[in-house]
Amino acid sequence: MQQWHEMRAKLADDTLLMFRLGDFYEIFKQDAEWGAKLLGITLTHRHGMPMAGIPFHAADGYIQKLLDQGIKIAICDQVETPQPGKLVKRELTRIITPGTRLADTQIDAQRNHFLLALSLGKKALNASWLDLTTGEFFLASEVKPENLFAAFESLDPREIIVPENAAESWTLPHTDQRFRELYTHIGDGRAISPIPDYHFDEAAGAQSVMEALGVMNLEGFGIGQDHPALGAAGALIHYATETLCAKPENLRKIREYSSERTLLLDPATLRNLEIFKSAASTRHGSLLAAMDGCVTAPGARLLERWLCAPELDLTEITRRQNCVGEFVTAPGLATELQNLLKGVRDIERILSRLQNRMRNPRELGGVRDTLAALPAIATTLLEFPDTPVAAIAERINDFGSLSATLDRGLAEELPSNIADGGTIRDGYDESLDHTRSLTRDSQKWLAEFEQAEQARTGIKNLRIRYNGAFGYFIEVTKSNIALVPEDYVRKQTMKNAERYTTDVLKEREREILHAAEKAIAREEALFNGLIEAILEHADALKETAAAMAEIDVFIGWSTLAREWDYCKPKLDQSDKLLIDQGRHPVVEQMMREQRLGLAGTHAFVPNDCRLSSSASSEDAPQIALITGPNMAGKSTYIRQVALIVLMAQSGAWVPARSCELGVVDRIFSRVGASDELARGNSTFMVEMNETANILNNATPRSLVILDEIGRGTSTYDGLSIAWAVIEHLHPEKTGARTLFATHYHELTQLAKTLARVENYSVAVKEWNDDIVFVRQVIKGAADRSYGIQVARLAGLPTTVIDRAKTILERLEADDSSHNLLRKRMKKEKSGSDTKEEDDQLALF
Ligand SMILES: Nc1ncnc2c1ncn2[C@@H]1O[C@H](COP(=O)(O)OP(=O)(O)OP(=O)(O)O)[C@@H](O)[C@H]1O
Repeated sequence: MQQWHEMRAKLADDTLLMFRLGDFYEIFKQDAEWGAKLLGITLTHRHGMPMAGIPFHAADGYIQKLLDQGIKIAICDQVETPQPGKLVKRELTRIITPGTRLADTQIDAQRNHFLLALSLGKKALNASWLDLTTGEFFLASEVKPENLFAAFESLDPREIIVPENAAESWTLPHTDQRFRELYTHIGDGRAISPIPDYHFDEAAGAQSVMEALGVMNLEGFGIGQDHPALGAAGALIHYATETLCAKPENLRKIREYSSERTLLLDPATLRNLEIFKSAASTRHGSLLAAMDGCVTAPGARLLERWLCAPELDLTEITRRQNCVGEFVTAPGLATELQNLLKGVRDIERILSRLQNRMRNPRELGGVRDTLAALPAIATTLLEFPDTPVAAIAERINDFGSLSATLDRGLAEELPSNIADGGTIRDGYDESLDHTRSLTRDSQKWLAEFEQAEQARTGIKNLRIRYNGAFGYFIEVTKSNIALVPEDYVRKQTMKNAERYTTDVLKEREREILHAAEKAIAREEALFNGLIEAILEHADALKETAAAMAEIDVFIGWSTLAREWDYCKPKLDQSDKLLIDQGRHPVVEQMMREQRLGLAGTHAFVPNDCRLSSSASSEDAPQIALITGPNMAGKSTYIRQVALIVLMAQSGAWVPARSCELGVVDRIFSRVGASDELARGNSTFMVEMNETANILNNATPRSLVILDEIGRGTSTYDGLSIAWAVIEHLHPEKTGARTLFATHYHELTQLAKTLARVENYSVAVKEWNDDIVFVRQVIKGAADRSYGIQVARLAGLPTTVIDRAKTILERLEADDSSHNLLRKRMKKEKSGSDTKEEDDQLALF
């Protein structure tokens, strides 16, 4: 227990110590009481001390369960082969936290696992984030914290490191309200780990970052030694070192993130547009799922990274589009390549584990299989000469000699643990072959010895057995004890048997154990040699893996483009957004899924969109105001435009016949319901918060989509707010390209006074007293809401529908200013107007 006490004393109270004892991880004392409850396992007592055990081979599942509950776990392992009768050496080998887990069973293959560190400077928010499973490492400092929080939302960090003193104060009222809200939001449901403030020191941080990267300065990465976020980066290195119980070995570069270099998606927009998760919080139904045709985990992760930070750089966007184009025009080769990629393993993550001392022979098998697949991939890529695909092919390196070494060295079937033996192939190393033959001879000798002793003693069920504590012994059942010869020396008494040894057996035991130990030690040395050989090529392997991930994404996108008839959008620096026959990428796919099961459901109806910030392009207003009945398709339409822009700037092709797009700097949205209610904000408050954010931050290069602004309050308040919002979004010369869907038909009057506003509506056909949705966006305002007809379609009782109709008629006859506007619209249709109504209108 002394070993346990020493280790426990080094750990924080919130960390649970799992202590390896033979085939179990044992948990003792206060950890046992706590752990047994969290894991639902039996708590036992030995000499009054609480303890609970987890079988070593099933530990992964339990660790996962603890991590899911936000618990940190310290693993204490046996670091030498147990010898009968000798205390095994044990060491703390790692602390697993939600942000520092590495084992493939504990991480999501398709997603990054970022650990984020935050600190608040005098003028800016400083941040750094690191994915230990891949070695990606970033830092950033921003005066406007909201820009960074927008990025964090997409990064979806698994754990956040903050300075101890800040952890509490950032949630208290004296902290800037906006920052407090953003911090509380990003922390919600995530593990927050406070560490002493001095670990955030900038100068010390610069030093530890340089050490971790193995460089003399950071200039090569374009980062000054005095970058204010180096304190946060240093805190990450410190935390990673503590939890890995060693320096992270897989960090090679650090990059500066700037919100100005990517299309920013604020947290509300990420949620509203269902980019990574659907409204029901599932992957199915999200844009990510609709665009994911990847066959490898690194491809899926790259896709997610590209979608959370769409590009502003036209050269990069064009490169990606052209790569997709190459595969669109060569579908046969694309399928061939895709099949080859299926044989490739997650090299990036395997390398991270190997570099951080998680060495499993099967991972080496993964590298071997991947290297074996590379020549065929490289040869197929030669079919794309002088194209951007060929440039990717150049990043796939040749590992011929490493591949041959691994083939020669590794056995066909590999164990998951080097100590189990059988990792190294026979014939690779003479000395190992020799030791192994000794072990094999010994097994034969033991079988013969057993037979000889059975014959000598006349005990037919005499057995030679082995266990870790007592080594080899002869086991005789109690009923045969009288036949035991004198030279047998008793070793242990069991309930039904006695265990003995003899001088001959003892001598042989020494030889066998020595040979087995020697064989394992030799295998381990050879295994480490193979790992070193792999790690010598770590950078080239990473580059190759990154190139293959790109190919995977591009092939997936090309399949999508062919199957769904997407077009290659034209991007430039203009202020246009012209979409011909656009469709919603997710709804379109969902409709086909449903159609397969539900005969008669219609296909998705495409629609155009024409916008420009200056309204200089023909027929392209800055603000399109969209009216139309409930259920007509307004929300779907405005979302599809935003999604098409996002897809286009990620470099993908888009669901449209054609698309011309002047690059967008930010997409803002205020649509649909929100999940903020649980956080104590009312629907209207959330709506206004999001609207305020848009009005304060939208630039003439932004795209703004607004759905039913003002709906959450009384009609007049809502209408007035919506009216003023449009006026604000319509400044003197240019403004953000805006789609504004509304039920306030009164707003359509704005097109008369604001030059860059145009009315559109989603058409419906009337059929007797029913309506038929045609889902077509046409020019001009809608004149009615058809709310009552839609309510009937939804199954409201006839008595309610009839009563509603009567009330509506009475309201329409009522002479309120609200209805004056309505009347005015009607009159305008018939060409007349009155002064009295104009006076009323001026109120708005
Ligand atoms: N272009 C389209 N083609 C086919 N179906 C569509 C199209 N647009 C929308 N739909 C379908 O119509 C339904 C209603 O669309 P949506 O929610 O966009 O209407 P809305 O006008 O915003 O309604 P409300 O005003 O009541 O919120 C959606 O479930 C969608 O599946």
